[in-house]
Amino acid sequence: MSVKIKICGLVSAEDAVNVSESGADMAGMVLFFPKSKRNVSISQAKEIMSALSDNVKKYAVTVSPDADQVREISEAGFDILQVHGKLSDEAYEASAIPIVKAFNVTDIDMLDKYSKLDKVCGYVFDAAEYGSGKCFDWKLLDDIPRDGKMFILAGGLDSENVFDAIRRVRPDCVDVSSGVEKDVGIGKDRNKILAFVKNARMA
Ligand SMILES: O=C(O)c1ccccc1NCC(=O)[C@H](O)[C@H](O)COP(=O)(O)O
Repeated sequence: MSVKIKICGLVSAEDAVNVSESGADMAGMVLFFPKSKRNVSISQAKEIMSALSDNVKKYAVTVSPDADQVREISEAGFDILQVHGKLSDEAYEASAIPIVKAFNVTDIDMLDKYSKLDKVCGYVFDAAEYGSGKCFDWKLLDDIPRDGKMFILAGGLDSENVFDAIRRVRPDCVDVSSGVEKDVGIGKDRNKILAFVKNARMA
């Protein structure tokens, strides 16, 4: 089966149209994390989602969300909750949608804990700093068991390295933000998205 493609950090309806037209499979929006230049409000996220094709899965990207935030996300029309940092028991219980747990290098050894949770449908393996555009050592993923949950590779991917990344790591999905951006937080570049999707599909 061909690798899925996720474009993360959308900030506008224009980004959504470019992602939909590229044939990418998933799109992510950063929520409840004002430190990020890509952070959007729930109402902005709803506008962005309404400009996405129905067949693009919509991810709410969060850092240690609380239960109220998770409820708001579940009710806003997202398909998947992506959690970096801590996933509290309350947040887990509050989620009405499947969860993808993100790991930022130093916490990869916690994977075992999440593999047992029914609502956790996959993992994102990302660099140490959220959305930094930096790669990490893919050797760290060599011993991660494939347990049937979605295995998503992120962190510093772009059109130049995505082909090698897929051949080397064999993920179910590749995830990119900085590598297809005009500049941090100001939106995605249509041509960079198209080049990324083309090179990922060739792998
Ligand atoms: O992008 C952010 O600012 C961000 C903020 C809070 C949590 C996660 C965030 N980004 C995660 C991602 O967008 C992805 O995992 C991503 O595709 C990897 O980012 P990049 O290295 O920039 O491609």
